[in-house]
Amino acid sequence: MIHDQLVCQDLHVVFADGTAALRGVDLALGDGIVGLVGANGAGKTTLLRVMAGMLAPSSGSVLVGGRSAIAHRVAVGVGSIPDGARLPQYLRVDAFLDGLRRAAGSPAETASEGEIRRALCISDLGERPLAALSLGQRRRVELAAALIGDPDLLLLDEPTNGLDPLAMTALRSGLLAARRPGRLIVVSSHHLDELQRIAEWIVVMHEGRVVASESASTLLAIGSSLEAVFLATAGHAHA
Ligand SMILES: Nc1ncnc2c1ncn2[C@@H]1O[C@H](COP(=O)(O)OP(=O)(O)OP(=O)(O)O)[C@@H](O)[C@H]1O
Repeated sequence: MIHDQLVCQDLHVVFADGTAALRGVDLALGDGIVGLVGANGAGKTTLLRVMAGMLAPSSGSVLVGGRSAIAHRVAVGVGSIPDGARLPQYLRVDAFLDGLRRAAGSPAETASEGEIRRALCISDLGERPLAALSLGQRRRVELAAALIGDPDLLLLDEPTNGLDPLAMTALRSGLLAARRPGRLIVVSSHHLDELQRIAEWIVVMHEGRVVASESASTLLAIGSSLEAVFLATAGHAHA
């Protein structure tokens, strides 16, 4: 991993009520799949929102491919779309994805989008209205949607929450199919076994700070599982 795709420098976020959600995050990530883990309230969602340019930090900076995150076109995927509330519920899946493609200036489905759609097992859903999708179906359609336009950065906030094992397997296949040189996929999750299967790099947060940022193989050489590493680094406060 070459550490220059996404760089966070001394990020602080203090909310209006005084909550310090990020307390000096320094992080440099390259391409590949990065797992973002940490206890409830550690700051994962806040960090993803800042990385996406959705939330301005109180201080510090985020550079994506050397440019400010605010200016960069980023795909904010899956869990970042709150309960699908902003999706046009009456649209059928194919019409929704076609519309996004047209908006991105590439009306035809690319070979890689087709491969990802097949990996996600959503090919049969094209005629269904978005409102009729189950949670697991919706998450997979949202991932396909987030990848339209071929973004170099994909940020996924707890995409596997609430998914059954079949939907989780399909989502995993989609993420693995989406991996390509030059693309960074950051996935926050409490499903540590699942992350262990796909992530080559792990970032552990604790109380608004990054307490570990290592290759999965390095971390797993220290602990027997990602859960053991998590408990040793981020979990001690709860022991
Ligand atoms: N809009 C807000 N106003 C005030 N405090 C906030 C706001 N959003 C988040 N926080 C606080 O910031 C801290 C970090 O929250 P965040 O949602 O980033 O954590 P998280 O690691 O994603 O947690 P979880 O695993 O539970 O989703 C928490 O203390 C949370 O209560």
